[in-house]
Amino acid sequence: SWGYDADNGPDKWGDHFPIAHGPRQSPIDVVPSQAQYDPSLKPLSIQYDPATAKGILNNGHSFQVDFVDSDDRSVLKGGPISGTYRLRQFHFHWGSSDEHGSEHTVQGVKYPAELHLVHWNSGKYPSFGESAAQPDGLAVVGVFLKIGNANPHLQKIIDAFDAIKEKGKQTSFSDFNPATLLPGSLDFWTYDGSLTTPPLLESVTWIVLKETISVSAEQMARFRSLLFTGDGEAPCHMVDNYRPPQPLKQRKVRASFK
Ligand SMILES: O=C(Nc1cc(S(=O)(=O)[N+](=O)[O-])cc([N+](=O)[O-])c1O)Nc1c(F)c(F)c(F)c(F)c1F
Ligand SMILES: [Zn+2]
Repeated sequence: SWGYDADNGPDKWGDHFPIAHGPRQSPIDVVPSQAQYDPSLKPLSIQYDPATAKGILNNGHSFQVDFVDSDDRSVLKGGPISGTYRLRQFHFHWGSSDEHGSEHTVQGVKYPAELHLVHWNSGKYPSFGESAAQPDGLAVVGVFLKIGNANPHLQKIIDAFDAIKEKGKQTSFSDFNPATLLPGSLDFWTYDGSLTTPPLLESVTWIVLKETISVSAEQMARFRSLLFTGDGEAPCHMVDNYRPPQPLKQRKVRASFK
């Protein structure tokens, strides 16, 4: 199945998922000078309840922290979206070195990692699966990680890695507020896009934050200690699990700030 190797990676995804060549694929290279400031964009409203954190899973492509999404305790509102979107999970994409690893780039600048907080339109659709098939079904907040001081909020996640080293392993993960992973400013760029992993569904309103959060080089090394592979397989380190930027085509990127 799909992955990030030469034989099953992003250049091959179109074989099984033809939407890979579609009109609104993600990620993209954000060119700040080409982004239009839109004064009608509302401030982002992000309210997460730490009690909704459920578990952490190595899914073979990344690791994800899953949330209880059967009620509106952890929601995203405002910005470019209408109504209420519920937090489903967050995960990261990262590189084999600190020089690359993010999915979105900013005028060609690559970051060592990128956090994705995945939300679905619970105001309009009955389930995540339903939402994921709709053009306004999902909203993903992207946050760039930059090498600097160790991030104490990331450390709680990193401390769980020993329990999820191999594909398919999961463990409970509770009392965690993902808002602690957000930068001080919620200024953002936004555009209509897609999932960046198969099924590459074109159902995502992307909200990419301009400000980065810090991660230390040692913390990044811990991300790279995870494995793509499962128990009993020849171990392969989980690195370079990012899709490169895709053509912008007929899209405009809007900015929430001047
Ligand atoms: O739940 C999903 N989470 C998810 C998204 C991305 S993403 O990079 O595509 N993204 O949007 O941030 C990356 C990873 N990851 O672990 O790397 C993920 O685990 N994906 C997903 C799915 F698997 C489906 F089968 C589906 F029908 C659907 F609608 C989905 F949205
Ligand atoms: Zn992602």
